Amino acid sequence: MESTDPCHSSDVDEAANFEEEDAATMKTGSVDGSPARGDKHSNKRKRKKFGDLHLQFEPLKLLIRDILGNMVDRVMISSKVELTCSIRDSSVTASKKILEVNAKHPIIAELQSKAASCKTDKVVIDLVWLLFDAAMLEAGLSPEDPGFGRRLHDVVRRSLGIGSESPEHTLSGQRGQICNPDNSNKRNQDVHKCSNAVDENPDIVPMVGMHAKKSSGSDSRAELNADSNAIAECSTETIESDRHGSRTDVSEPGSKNTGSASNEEDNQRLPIGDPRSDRGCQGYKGVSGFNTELKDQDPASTLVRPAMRVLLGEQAAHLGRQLTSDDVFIVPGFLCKDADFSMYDRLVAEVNEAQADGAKDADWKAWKNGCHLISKVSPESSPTYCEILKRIQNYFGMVESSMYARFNWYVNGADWKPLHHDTAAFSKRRGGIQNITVGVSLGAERELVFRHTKHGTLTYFPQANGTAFSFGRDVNINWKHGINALPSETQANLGGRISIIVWGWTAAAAEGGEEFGKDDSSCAGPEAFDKPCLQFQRGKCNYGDRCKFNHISGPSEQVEVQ
Ligand SMILES: O=C(O)CCC(=O)C(=O)O
Ligand SMILES: [Fe+2]
Repeated sequence: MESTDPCHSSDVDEAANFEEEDAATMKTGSVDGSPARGDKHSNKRKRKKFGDLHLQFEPLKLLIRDILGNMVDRVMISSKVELTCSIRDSSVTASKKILEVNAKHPIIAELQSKAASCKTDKVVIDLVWLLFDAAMLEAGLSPEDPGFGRRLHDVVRRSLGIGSESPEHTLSGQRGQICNPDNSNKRNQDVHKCSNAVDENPDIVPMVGMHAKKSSGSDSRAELNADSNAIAECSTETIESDRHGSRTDVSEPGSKNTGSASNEEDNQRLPIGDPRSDRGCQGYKGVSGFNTELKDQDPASTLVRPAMRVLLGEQAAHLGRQLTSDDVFIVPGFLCKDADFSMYDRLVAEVNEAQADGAKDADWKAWKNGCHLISKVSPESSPTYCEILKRIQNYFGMVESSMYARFNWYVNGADWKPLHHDTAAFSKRRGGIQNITVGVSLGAERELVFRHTKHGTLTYFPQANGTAFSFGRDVNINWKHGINALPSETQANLGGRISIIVWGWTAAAAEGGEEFGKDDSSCAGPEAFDKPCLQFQRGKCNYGDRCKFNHISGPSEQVEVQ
């Protein structure tokens, strides 16, 4: 198994390390004619010396690996590091962490002697973590260990001769605690021989490599081989047997939580002493961990409003809840069942009729460069249009006088709507009177697409016949939206779609209270669109009052917005 485990390939690294060092010195040679440092004999001596060092530090290397788990990809014994240990430069950019340990440093030498005698020593575990975190800091990275502060305090307390702050069992017993009374094996004896060893508690199920696994048999090897974190609690002898033994053949058949080297997830173990496995060792029974690495442990990572929150609404007279400005709210079947196209047909017929009757502004106009058509037909010209607006007003609790509607027609699958912000995003005047965009779809199903303005994430919401959607002010500012274009083979199969879009004001989307953790710097605010109108500055803006840019004089740059 050794050859398949990337953690076990450190020998190659040390050889490579030696060779690197060697090659560099060989090239240099000596100006005074003395033999180059890289000659055959000195190479041999170096190799021998390095081999000895390697053997001597093998137990420490194994211990470090077992304590840090998958926080590091490799541990290397090195003579090149200045401090105790460091994260290899190239390994940071390659996103593989190689920890180089300075074999010549007195702290490492002391740690090495402790590693050989006892591995359950909390001091040793804390020191390994602290040295690793110090190396991370040196490399310009943040400490990975969530217990960093606590460990530092404990070390300071110890050095000042002040007792530990927290009960010993919750500090050092989180991982690999060997306390199963059924296991009257050597491991328990070893643990109790150690100073600072964890207390034995028969009620606590040992957390073995994130598995709360209670061994039923007397075969300690089976449990040992199931996870090497448990092995780190044991003698060097047992570690060796794990290193060279097969790990796959000892998992309990059918058990999800037993370790297996063939299971890739098994490598995602929590390291020894990791406070995230507290629960099992606090005495909770039946607590088992998941084989996933938790990196975002900081509550601040979710104590913010999201870029978008998605909610599903129900058919009712009113939406019956408050919405936030980052919500996209979808109501399937808002107007009709998705297989019932009678409303679509009615609407098309009524608008055609209004056009035939010469109703004002009822004719179709191309939107932008003809992506699709719009009609400025007055809702009064079409009873179905009026009915739809009334339903929207009631359901979303919109203030009637604030409502402004658009009638879009996607004649077939070739039509689409380019990504854009609705005007309220960049018009202070509109933004002040519109806090929601609502849309309803009739006809062929198309997708409402959102693309985040900063990170470009695309999110699609299929709009089946009869569906309604709404989104809040921040969604409009932080995302562009549209109806995505389709590949030609899909276009051919699609018929027409009508969407009626309404902008306006609703108390259901009124802000207040819970705007916690809003990171305004991460997204563009309305001020990002607070640009002067170049047309206005040149003397004439056809949009007049409806212009999305500011009518102020003075030269400035105008951003391209849709
Ligand atoms: O057709 C749709 O559903 C979206 C239309 C839209 O975004 C708009 O008219 O501003
Ligand atoms: Fe829009």
